[in-house]
Amino acid sequence: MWENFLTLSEAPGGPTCAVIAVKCPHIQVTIVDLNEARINAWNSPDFKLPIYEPGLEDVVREARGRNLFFSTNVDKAIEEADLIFVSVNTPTKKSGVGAGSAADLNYVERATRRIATVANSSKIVVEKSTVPCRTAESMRTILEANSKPNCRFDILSNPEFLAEGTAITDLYNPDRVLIGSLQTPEGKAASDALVSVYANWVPTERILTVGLWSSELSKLAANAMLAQRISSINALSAICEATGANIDEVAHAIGYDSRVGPKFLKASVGFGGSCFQKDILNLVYLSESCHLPEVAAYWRQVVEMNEYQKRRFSKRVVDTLFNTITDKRIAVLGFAFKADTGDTRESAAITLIKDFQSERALINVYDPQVEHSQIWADLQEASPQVPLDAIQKQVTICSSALEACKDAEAVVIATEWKEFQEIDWEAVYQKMNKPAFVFDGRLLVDAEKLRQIGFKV
Ligand SMILES: NC(=O)c1ccc[n+]([C@@H]2O[C@H](COP(=O)([O-])OP(=O)(O)OC[C@H]3O[C@@H](n4cnc5c(N)ncnc54)[C@H](O)[C@@H]3O)[C@@H](O)[C@H]2O)c1
Ligand SMILES: O=c1ccn([C@@H]2O[C@H](COP(=O)(O)OP(=O)(O)O[C@H]3O[C@H](CO)[C@@H](O)[C@H](O)[C@H]3O)[C@@H](O)[C@H]2O)c(=O)[nH]1
Repeated sequence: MWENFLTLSEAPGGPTCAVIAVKCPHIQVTIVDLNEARINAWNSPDFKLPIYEPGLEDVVREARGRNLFFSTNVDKAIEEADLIFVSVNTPTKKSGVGAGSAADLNYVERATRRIATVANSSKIVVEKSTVPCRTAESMRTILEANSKPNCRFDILSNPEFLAEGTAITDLYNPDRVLIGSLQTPEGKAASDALVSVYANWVPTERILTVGLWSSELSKLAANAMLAQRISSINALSAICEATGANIDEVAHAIGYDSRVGPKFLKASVGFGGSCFQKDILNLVYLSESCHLPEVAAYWRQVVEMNEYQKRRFSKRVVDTLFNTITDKRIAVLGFAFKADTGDTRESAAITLIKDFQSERALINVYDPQVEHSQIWADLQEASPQVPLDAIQKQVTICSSALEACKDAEAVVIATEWKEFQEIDWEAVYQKMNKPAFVFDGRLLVDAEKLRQIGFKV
């Protein structure tokens, strides 16, 4: 059995492989990244880790220095490893063929070439990154064309299904682990070997083994189906607002059907995060490449509905505040794309604040986890033509929800942080201009209770 694992990069490689280290003390796990600052953070004596994830610190505290190591020495780790997880980023391409929808596989290819160049012994290479269908074939071609004699590579697909904010509980107790391999004796043997690692803590009936292409496509499909539920419920929320029906009641009624189920039916200001939009667009591009324009249009609509929902929300704020928010102060509570993470990628808050900026409003923003520098970087990226000092004249970052609400005309809840449920709303009401409005983009607070205080919700 192997002794050495290596994971190239961070999320999801970091949390996943840290959990493997905890659950498999007989395996040495090394997490490498080209980014020195991130590796230094993983190694920091006070456990100031590069990502905020509940429970992650305990996992790292248990295994770091025992059988879990973090390093920037990629080549040494490749040489020593028996199995390598490639967990590098696969963002949407910004230019060239497929710009705006295809996945940028440059990082995967570079990592693969490095493995081929450096490896002096046979290895199992595992695609952990989310990739288009048949990427494993390209990886094999690159590895075989560049490897040394006597080195053989078996390639597996093992997509990650953890969600940010619940990564550690998801990893400890996954709905399923999916492993794809070539259906050859060698491919199946490599798959069995990875199964035996997860079997240290995952019940074997939850470890699914399938063909490589099914595994790759299942990851894109799972995210597309999850995001589709959110866009469906958000589309229904527009009908609710037009008719007086209540979207929470509708979702509750639909979700009671055991064929539908209650999860992932929370209407919101729109889904964010680094995965949903990217992976659906990836599926759209794949459909177009397969000459399936109707299929591509179907999935694209999930993303378009999400954009519509964000625009609809901003417009509702402006319309309700008597058709103008110029020089009015808006408190935006939450900047992360969801609760329990400091991640802001594709966060709905960025779009809302940009919309409010273009209406010349003054914006106070508060988030309990997101670094101030990250907020400025995101707002600058969203409005590259506006100088940062002009953005900073319109936007103020506050250190508490109460401070953000002072002298505001409206509160916008953009992230479902639990602490926003527990705010002293009486005190908020006293500090705000009247009439005081609340726009709950996450259906988080008790609207009736707020109305009794005097808010217009
Ligand atoms: N973030 C999640 O919760 C999550 C969940 C499931 C799947 N995924 C998938 O995992 C992949 C990575 O996730 P992410 O976007 O969160 O990543 P990320 O951008 O946070 O991290 C990627 C890291 O890879 C490093 N890297 C790039 N090339 C490298 C190389 N050749 N050698 C070593 N390190 C290298 C970068 O320095 C960076 O730190 C993506 O395909 C994503 O779709 C992510
Ligand atoms: O009913 C819901 C559920 C979620 N959201 C929003 O949807 C986004 C994504 O949430 P979630 O899926 O919980 O977080 P991610 O970390 O993006 O996880 C998704 O993307 C990962 C990366 O591919 C996958 O591994 C996970 O299985 C998949 O859930 C967030 O903005 C949520 O606020 C809603 O608006 N309504």
